[in-house]
Amino acid sequence: MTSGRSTSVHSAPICISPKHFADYLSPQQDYCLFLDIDGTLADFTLNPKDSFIPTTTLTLLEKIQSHSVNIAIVTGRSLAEARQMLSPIKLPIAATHGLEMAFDGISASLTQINFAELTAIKQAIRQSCTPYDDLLIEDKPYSIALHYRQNPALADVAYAIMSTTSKNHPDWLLKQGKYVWEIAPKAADKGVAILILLKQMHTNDTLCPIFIGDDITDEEGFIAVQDSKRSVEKSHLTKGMGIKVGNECQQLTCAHYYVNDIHEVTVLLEGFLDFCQKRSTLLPDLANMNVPINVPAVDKHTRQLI
Ligand SMILES: O=P(O)(O)OC[C@H]1O[C@H](O[C@H]2O[C@H](CO)[C@@H](O)[C@H](O)[C@H]2O)[C@H](O)[C@@H](O)[C@@H]1O
Repeated sequence: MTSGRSTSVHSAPICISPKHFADYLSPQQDYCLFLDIDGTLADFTLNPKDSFIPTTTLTLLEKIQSHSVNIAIVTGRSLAEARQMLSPIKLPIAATHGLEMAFDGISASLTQINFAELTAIKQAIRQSCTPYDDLLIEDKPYSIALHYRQNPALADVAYAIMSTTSKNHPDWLLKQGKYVWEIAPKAADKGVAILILLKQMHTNDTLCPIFIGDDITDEEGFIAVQDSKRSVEKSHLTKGMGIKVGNECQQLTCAHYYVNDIHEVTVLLEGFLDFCQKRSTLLPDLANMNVPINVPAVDKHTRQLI
């Protein structure tokens, strides 16, 4: 794990049939969604500047929001890029892996950034990349990423450049992503960002967080939502659901669930909207029934739904 935090890897996650996502949910339970962007809401492109979130997906998120479901974005993108990709809809965002936070009209940073050091890191990387036209530098306000998707044969070169540079800067961390290495301040942690956002949206102690993401940096988020013992200023959370996109390395994720690809994320979100719509019509009846709150129970050993 890139954060250095110890993360217990569970046995294989359970495959969610996205069309039947409602089967994993309970009408008596309040949910909130945390969503990653690249590889989750937006398909991959060679150049990060060409990526976009389909309008249909943005519309879907708006419809889910209209059912009073809190949605927040937790992304490695910079805040400016995340906002641009989400436009015209406005959502709370934890950008640059949680370093840049924006919610309720407030913008905040998880940590003090040493910009002089960041400039030195950027200069060193630019210099080392001069011989390699196929390496793409993504210059972000709080970090720097080096992409090798255009030429995967340069994976080792990219790693060598980034690891050598990061070793000279102990307060900065080397983060691995899909065809990318990034150097960011150590405080960058999607799990911490999710817990902060959750605290902002918390209306009661039983809100069940669902986090969907596809990359190594999303593991911190899966741990944050799934660990009911983690607390934000003594407010204990209902155990949530971590959903990994992609099943290429099932054994290497902490997420309890997975869907196969971005298309299945859309189907799952459609299923979630359907669940919200049905629940809206059911709620008056449920309120009178005093039904116990239910979250999907999973056998610790077999990882099957109980
Ligand atoms: O946390 P995320 O929202 O998943 O962002 C992670 C990184 O996503 C972007 O890079 C990835 O997508 C690019 C565009 O499809 C692709 O070219 C690259 O190979 C992927 O790693 C973004 O450029 C990074 O800044 C994010 O950290």
